[in-house]
Amino acid sequence: MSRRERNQFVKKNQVLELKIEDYAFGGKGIARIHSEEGSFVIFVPNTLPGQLVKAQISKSSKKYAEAKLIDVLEASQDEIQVPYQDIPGAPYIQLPIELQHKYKKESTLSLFKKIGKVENIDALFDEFVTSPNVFHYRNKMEYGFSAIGYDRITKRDKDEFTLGFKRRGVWWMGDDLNKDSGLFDKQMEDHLKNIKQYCIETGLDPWHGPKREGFFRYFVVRKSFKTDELLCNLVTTSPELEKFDLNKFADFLKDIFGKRLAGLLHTINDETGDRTIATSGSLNLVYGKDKIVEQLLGLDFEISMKSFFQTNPKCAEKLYNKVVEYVLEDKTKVDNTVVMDLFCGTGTIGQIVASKSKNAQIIGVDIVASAIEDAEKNAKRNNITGVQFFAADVGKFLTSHPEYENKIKTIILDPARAGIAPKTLQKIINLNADRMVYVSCNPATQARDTELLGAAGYVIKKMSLVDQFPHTAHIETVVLFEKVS
Ligand SMILES: C[S@@+](CC[C@H](N)C(=O)[O-])C[C@H]1O[C@@H](n2cnc3c(N)ncnc32)[C@H](O)[C@@H]1O
Repeated sequence: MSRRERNQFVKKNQVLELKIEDYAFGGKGIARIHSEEGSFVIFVPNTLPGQLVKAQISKSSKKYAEAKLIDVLEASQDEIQVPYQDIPGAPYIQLPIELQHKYKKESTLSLFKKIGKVENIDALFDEFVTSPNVFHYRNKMEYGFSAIGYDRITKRDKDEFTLGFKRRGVWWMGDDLNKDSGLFDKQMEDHLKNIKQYCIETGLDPWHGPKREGFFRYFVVRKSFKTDELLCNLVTTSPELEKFDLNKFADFLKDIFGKRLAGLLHTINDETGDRTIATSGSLNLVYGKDKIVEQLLGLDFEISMKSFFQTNPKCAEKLYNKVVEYVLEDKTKVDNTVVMDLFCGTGTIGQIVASKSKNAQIIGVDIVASAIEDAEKNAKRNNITGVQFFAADVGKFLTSHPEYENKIKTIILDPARAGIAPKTLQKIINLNADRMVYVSCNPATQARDTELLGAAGYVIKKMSLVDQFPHTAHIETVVLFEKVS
């Protein structure tokens, strides 16, 4: 780093005690070092206003620094006791939900002002949609096995068979989940320690990250809120598979969960990379069925282990209601027209719009072929006509279908976290639609796109926030853009 870029306050790797004063978008606590020349900002992810923390500087520039949380030395006065095990996936579970909503709203709107250059965003704000279930809202969890655990007394790693989550920021260290985390299914999580014990007694090893070896890798569970069933997937490597009796493991799970166990799948995953996806590899059905059915807004959706599905289905209903409310606000721009549902996943939004409009033709596009197959099956299952799905990259699809330019009045967009590639966004703008309903799970990329859309004449008419993931920093936005010039 050049001298000019340095600051006089902190150095990289320095460990210091910081009082968290504020909250920035994405779950970063803000600490400040005050001096006569003003205050210097240090962002500390996963911390709360009011906490005193020990943190290590990970990045330091002239204007601000970032630090990694080492320990919380003093709790914030806002924190409350909850009967759940603390996990990295729920860093704000001790903060009352109303305060979580306040921080999420303020930090997201400020992002639209700073990055999206929308000064009057407060006036355009429509609704903060809350999750119907504040706890136990998730329908999927991926638990990892690890041969390295964490000793809470010495605060160091130790050789140990663990089943739970990775420790925050340490890819090779596991931490047991010994009871309900408050996010997923209580019965499953209260029994995870028994599932771990069963696996220990087989004498087979859990995955050792640094050595890249071991038998047990992941235990993935999907839940249906409609049927209350659980679909499990045990992921292992192959070399010692003959020593593990999969049917006996299925019997063990049946004894615990009874009729709730819809099925057990087994995945062989011999990839040795650090970042393997829990469900990659070859999948076989051991017991029961390989799919569960979930219901959203009265429509049934069949979900397999690998397909994308909204993680908080009860809240997804409220999200979809908001999207459909914005789409149908002006029915003249939907009925008897072609509506595009870009980045459509399993086609849920398009199907709901089709079922609530007159003679609208819905075109859904998603890059994942299996999601499109599910979309087609689900449309059939729900007797929905007027929908057409394409497995393609949105940018390529629009290049090969110029006939839609100037023919579309409403576009629905729901891209993945990375947002929309600028070239693809330009092709979407070229369609020259009257309006776009843009759903985003990453308002930072959406705020960036807002500036580009603004340059093309699209202004925000209204925006809502949906708290799909309580106790995390995530927030979903639904924004209605209209073309003014
Ligand atoms: C947030 S999900 C959409 C969810 C969907 N609207 C639903 O409610 O089920 C984002 C989707 O974008 C898709 N995707 C990512 N990049 C893409 C691309 N370049 N072209 C088309 N689809 C893409 C992903 O496969 C994923 O299904």
